[in-house]
Amino acid sequence: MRLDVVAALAQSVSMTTLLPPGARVFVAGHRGLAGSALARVLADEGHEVLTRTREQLDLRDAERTARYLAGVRPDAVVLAAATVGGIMANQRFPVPFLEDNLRIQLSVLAGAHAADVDRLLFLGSSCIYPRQAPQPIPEEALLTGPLEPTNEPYALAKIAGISQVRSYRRQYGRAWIAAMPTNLYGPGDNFDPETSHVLPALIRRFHEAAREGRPEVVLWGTGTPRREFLHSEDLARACLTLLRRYDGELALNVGCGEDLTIAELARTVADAVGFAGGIAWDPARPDGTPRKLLDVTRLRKLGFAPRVDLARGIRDTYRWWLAHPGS
Ligand SMILES: NC(=O)C1=CN([C@@H]2O[C@H](COP(=O)(O)OP(=O)(O)OC[C@H]3O[C@@H](n4cnc5c(N)ncnc54)[C@H](OP(=O)(O)O)[C@@H]3O)[C@@H](O)[C@H]2O)C=CC1
Ligand SMILES: C[C@H]1O[C@H](OP(=O)(O)OP(=O)(O)OC[C@H]2O[C@@H](n3cnc4c(=O)[nH]c(N)nc43)[C@H](O)[C@@H]2O)[C@@H](O)[C@@H](O)C1=O
Repeated sequence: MRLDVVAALAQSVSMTTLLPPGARVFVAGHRGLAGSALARVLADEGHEVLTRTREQLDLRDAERTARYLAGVRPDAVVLAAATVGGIMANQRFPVPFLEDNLRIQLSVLAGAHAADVDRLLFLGSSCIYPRQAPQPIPEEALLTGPLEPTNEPYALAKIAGISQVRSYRRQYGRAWIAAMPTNLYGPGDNFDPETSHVLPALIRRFHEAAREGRPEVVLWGTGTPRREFLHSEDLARACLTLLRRYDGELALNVGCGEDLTIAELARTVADAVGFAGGIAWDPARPDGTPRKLLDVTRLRKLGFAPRVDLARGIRDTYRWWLAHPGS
């Protein structure tokens, strides 16, 4: 048999083994930005998606979570539930960012193991790399230096989650994996001006300024930090690629491979929402990490390429927010 045919067959066998067609997948956090996109993509691919709202099941409750998982016995679990927020939310509420996330991870991972779930994807975050990591950041940079102080509690919780995934792999041979997404955005994001991430915050600030005819918008920090943004739909497709094709210890980076300054992002968002006024900066607000561009070589080798460019993604997110003004 030809070598390329053998390779293609080997790949399709491993895809089928890691996430069989029609596999039943519990998506924890299915109403969130990442979880809602993941639930859509998995359902479109013919998977049965199992969900619980926070009201039905508080994932910090280990006993109830274990009981739920033992009852439904999913083939796979995607953990996209977490206490999440932008730079100010992380600074103001370090306790839930640390404790909620530790508790959710403990409940879901221990519960999944007890229910004999052999495939699991845990979502880390690019902010858990050292503040001064080399750019673009390779996966090997994890735990090689001090963290960014604005999100250290959240980062430590996420690092614990990655270690937990690795530990279950080593001790029990579980095919569990972790991903390290860059800054995400898209329909379903949080647009609260104080707790959100920068992209939805800017959509809202510029939209309101344009509507009220204000000549200037004041943004946080200096505008010089660089960030990489990935649309939630691309994140979901990347996660599906990992679930089908990846089974290793390294938490793999998930990004688009390009970044820009916050000042450049601001101008792009202002144009998309029709704000033509000035932009000023408030250096009393934190800048956070100077740069966090992920090295996505490994993800690309698995066959993933993003589809949504930033300008289109911003327009799409803006349209969604206009249709959901309470978000
Ligand atoms: N947003 C980003 O820029 C990035 C996110 N990530 C990671 O991706 C994952 C998803 O983030 P994202 O989609 O942005 O977050 P969201 O805040 O949009 O969604 C989080 C989800 O988790 C659920 N949840 C939170 N706490 C509990 C709880 N105690 N019990 C049950 N459900 C709970 C929420 O439920 P409810 O809907 O009821 O509130 C919500 O559905 C997280 O692990 C995050 O760390 C990683 C990198 C960047
Ligand atoms: C995903 C990631 O998200 C967080 O890290 P971050 O990337 O620093 O987050 P951010 O999106 O909030 O800000 C990005 C940049 O943008 C600037 N900025 C300007 N004006 C606004 C503004 O109006 N709102 C916000 N939020 N930021 C603003 C802001 O000063 C900063 O320089 C972590 O908490 C971390 O835990 C994490 O996981």
